[in-house]
Amino acid sequence: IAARLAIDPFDEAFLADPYAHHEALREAGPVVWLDAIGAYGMARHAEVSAALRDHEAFCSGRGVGLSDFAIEDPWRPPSLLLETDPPLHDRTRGIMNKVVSLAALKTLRPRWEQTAEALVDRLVEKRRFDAVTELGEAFPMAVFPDTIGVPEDGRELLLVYAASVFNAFGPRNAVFARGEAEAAPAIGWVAQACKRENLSPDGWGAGVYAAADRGECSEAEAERLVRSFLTAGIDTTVNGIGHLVLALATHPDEYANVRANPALEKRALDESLRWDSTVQTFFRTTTRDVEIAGTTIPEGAKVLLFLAAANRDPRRWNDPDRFVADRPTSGHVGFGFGIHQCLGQMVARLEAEVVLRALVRRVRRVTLAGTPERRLNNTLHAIHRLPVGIEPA
Ligand SMILES: CC(C)Cc1ccc(C(=O)O)cc1
Repeated sequence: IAARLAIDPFDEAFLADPYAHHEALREAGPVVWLDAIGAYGMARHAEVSAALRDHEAFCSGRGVGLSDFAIEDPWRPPSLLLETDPPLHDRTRGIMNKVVSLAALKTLRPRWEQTAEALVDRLVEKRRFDAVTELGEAFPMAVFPDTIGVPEDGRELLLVYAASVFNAFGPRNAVFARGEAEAAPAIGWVAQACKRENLSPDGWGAGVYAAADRGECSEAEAERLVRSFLTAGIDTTVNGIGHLVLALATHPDEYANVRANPALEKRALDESLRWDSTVQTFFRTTTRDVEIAGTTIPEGAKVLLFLAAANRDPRRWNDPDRFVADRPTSGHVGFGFGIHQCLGQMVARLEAEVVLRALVRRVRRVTLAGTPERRLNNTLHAIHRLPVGIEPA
C-alpha cells in the first residue's frame, strides 16, 4: 500500500521552498497518499514519466488540477488542449501544432534577437536591475502578445490571468484567494482578447481562426484555443527566464563556462529548467485501477505528479541538486512528457536562447545584488523580485 504522508504540497511553507520537501516525497515510496489533499502523489522520475506517457490510464479530461471535472464543474470552460484526451485532443493539438510551427519560429527569430539585444544593452547601461520586471517579464511581454496578436491596451493583465489559472490547479487555499481578487478584470480582458475581431490578422490567434475557416474546428473552439496561448505562454516563460538568470547569477563558474562555449547555451536553458522547474506539479486522474510498484491506485483517483522532484531524482540524475550547465538533460520532465508535452517548448527555448545569447555577449558576470524574493503560486515556482548586478563584457 502507498505510504501515507502528512505533507501538504499546497501549504505556503511547502510552496515557499518545495525543494526542501521533495526528498521525503521520493523516499516514502514510488506512490504516496497525501492525506492533506486526499490524493496520491508520485515524485520519482520513473513513475512520473511513465504516468505522463500513459495518457489512457492517467487522463487529462477530468482536469489536471485537484478538482475532478467528473464531480465538480470547472471554474472556467476546460482547455481544449490541456484538459482533453484523445480523440478530441488529437484534433485540437493538430491545429495548434500547425500554428506553432518551426517555420513560424524561424520567421520570428531575427526580431526576437533584436528585441533581446536592445533590452540587454539598456540593462548593461543600468548595471543593476530587477531581473524579474526588467528582463523576465519585459522580454516575453515585448514579443509574445504581439506574436498572438492581442490588443495592446490591458496586456499587463496577462500575468495576473495566468497566475490565477495556475493557482486554480490547486485547492482553494489562501494563496488562491489572494490572487482571486485581482483576477476578475484579467478574466474579462482575456475573454475579449480571444475574440476574432480583437486579434491582428497576422498573429497566431488569427492562425487558429484560419483553421476554423478550413473547417478543422468551430469558431467557438478557436476562441478557446487562443485562450490556451494566453494562459500558458506568458507566466511560464517569465519565470523560466527568471530561473535561468537566478541559476547563472548564483553559479558564476557555470556562467563563465557558457560564455566560453556558446554551444552550451541551449543546454544551459534545459539544465535550468531541470534544476529549478517553473511548472512544479500537476495532476492526472486514473481511468481504471492502476498497479504501480506494488500499489494499486483505484479508478477515479487524483494523482499529483511532482515534475520538479522527478527532475532532481538521484535514481535518474548524478548529483541532481547541482546546476551544471553542460549536463546532458534529455529526459527531464520540465515540459512534461507524452502527448501533452508542452506545445510551446520551442517558443520557450527560443525566448530563453535569444535572451541568454544577448547576455553572454554583453555581460561578463551576473551577480545577486540583494535577496531574491519568491512569489507563491499553487503550481508555479515563481520569482517576485530578483535584484542583480552585471559587469559589462
Ligand atoms: C503546465 C501547464 C499546466 C500549462 C498550461 C496551462 C494552460 C493551458 C491551456 O490550454 O489553457 C495549457 C497549458
